[in-house]
Amino acid sequence: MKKYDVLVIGAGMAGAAVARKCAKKGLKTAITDSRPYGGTCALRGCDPKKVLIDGVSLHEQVQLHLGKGLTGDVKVNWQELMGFKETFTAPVPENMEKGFEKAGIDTYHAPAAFLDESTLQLGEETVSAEKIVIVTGARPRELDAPGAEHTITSDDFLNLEALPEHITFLGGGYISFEFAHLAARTGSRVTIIEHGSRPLKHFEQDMVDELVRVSKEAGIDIRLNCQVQRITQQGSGYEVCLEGEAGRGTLETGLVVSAIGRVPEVGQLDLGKGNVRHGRKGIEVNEYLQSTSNPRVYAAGDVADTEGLPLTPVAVYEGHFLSANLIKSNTKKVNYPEIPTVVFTIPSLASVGLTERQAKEQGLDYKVNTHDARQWFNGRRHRAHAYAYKVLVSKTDGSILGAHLVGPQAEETINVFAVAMKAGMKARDLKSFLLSYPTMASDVSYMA
Ligand SMILES: Cc1cc2nc3c(=O)[nH]c(=O)nc-3n(C[C@H](O)[C@H](O)[C@H](O)COP(=O)(O)OP(=O)(O)OC[C@H]3O[C@@H](n4cnc5c(N)ncnc54)[C@H](O)[C@@H]3O)c2cc1C
Ligand SMILES: NC(=O)c1ccc[n+]([C@@H]2O[C@H](COP(=O)([O-])OP(=O)(O)OC[C@H]3O[C@@H](n4cnc5c(N)ncnc54)[C@H](O)[C@@H]3O)[C@@H](O)[C@H]2O)c1
Repeated sequence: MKKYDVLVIGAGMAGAAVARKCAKKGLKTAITDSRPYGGTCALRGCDPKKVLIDGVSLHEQVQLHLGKGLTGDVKVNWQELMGFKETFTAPVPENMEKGFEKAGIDTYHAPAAFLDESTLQLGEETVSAEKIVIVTGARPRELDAPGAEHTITSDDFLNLEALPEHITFLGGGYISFEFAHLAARTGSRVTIIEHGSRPLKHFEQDMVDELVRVSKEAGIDIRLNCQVQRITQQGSGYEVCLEGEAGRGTLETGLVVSAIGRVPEVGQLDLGKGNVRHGRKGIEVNEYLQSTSNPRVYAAGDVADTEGLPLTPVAVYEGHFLSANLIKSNTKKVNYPEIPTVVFTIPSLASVGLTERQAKEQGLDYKVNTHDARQWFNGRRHRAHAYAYKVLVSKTDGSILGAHLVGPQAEETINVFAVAMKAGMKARDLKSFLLSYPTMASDVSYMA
């Protein structure tokens, strides 16, 4: 039986960060994954999604500038766009594996399952390790309704060879909004079904209202307070039975994509045998990202029950803390700066820090700077259908409590706020930056 100092389970963003760091420190390290190396972000999430969104976004920009200096007929070719996307995803597994081998990391391609607190089955092989790192990510939550087997997941959507005439997305969260914008701009009719009263409920709702308005203008039908009763196959498509505020109804659709959230991926691990405690939100860890029940085990990223949002930069960030604690036995308590997050719609919705609701709940004394900026120079030159912001500033000490944007390149501008907040700057400091002009970021000084 092979023995390692560290066995990393999951070759995604968090796993790669941990394995490389441990090997660099001279620890005998192995990594395993049940799927091709690369994880969700590089193969089935952020990266392929962004390549597709960038393509249709450019198309949208051209459409908005027709008669304003641009002319001609530009179309989105889904097959070609998917081919371009593949040029990013296809090389990832091999490149990653080569990188691990170069770093002296042993590589396995098998699901890991605990046999006892320090021994694991990796397919045909049994290995033991001093420290075991669980970074197995998350998987789509399963729909609990008859006909759920007819739905596809975000993984499947990102591999579609063609888009049908009508697509239904279940869930009014990140994935549905991003994919709905992609599909609507590619020519499909789109419906989003959300069972709650608000979509994207963790975002600043005034900004979400703006996004909902432009989504509807793009032809996206958004149904709130709406429950899926049943899905049945009808020829080459599906019939979705719904119950909503207007009573019962049916929807004929070519495809149903279920994006109703993601749950920690612990299914194959046999955590009981490893004495690894876990709950609904994932593996229970202490402030050092160490299992609360088996001290050999550490966890990070989407599978770990931490304060960090299930996002790529957070998985990598936690991976660095985890490695430090594993190498120097629990010296770095994980703490999080404000975490920026973006919904990559067209235009994007971006947020960092507290929403107004959270500021109120915390009893903070704050002022709100908010404006519809479509008529600003940057809004006009982008021919923006939405460009708005809401910034919360503490009345007590002038600090920036939260910043929320919707509009062109909001995904870039939000990083200026994130850096300023991490650096502890006051709102007035943003006004004293010298920022290159004319850029979207230069508007920050008017927002603070
Ligand atoms: C469609 C989509 C779009 C997204 N877009 C963004 C975005 O734009 N920005 C952003 O910040 N985040 C985005 N995310 C979230 C982001 O992808 C995740 O937060 C991130 O990938 C988590 O990294 P991780 O290392 O924890 O897990 P993962 O990257 O999921 O890696 C886990 C790995 O563990 C493997 N594994 C699971 N179980 C086992 C087992 N028993 N044995 C062996 N291997 C196992 C899996 O195969 C996988 O490769 C998106 C997610 C999705 C689904
Ligand atoms: N741009 C990004 O950073 C990005 C993009 C995609 C995914 N992600 C990550 O992946 C996670 C999962 O994304 P997601 O979009 O699947 O989840 P989500 O948590 O963003 O949204 C899920 C939505 O589905 C609704 N819902 C739940 N059950 C339902 C049901 N039965 N019928 C109808 N609606 C239902 C919820 O109320 C919620 O609004 C995100 O939380 C995020 O962490 C991030």
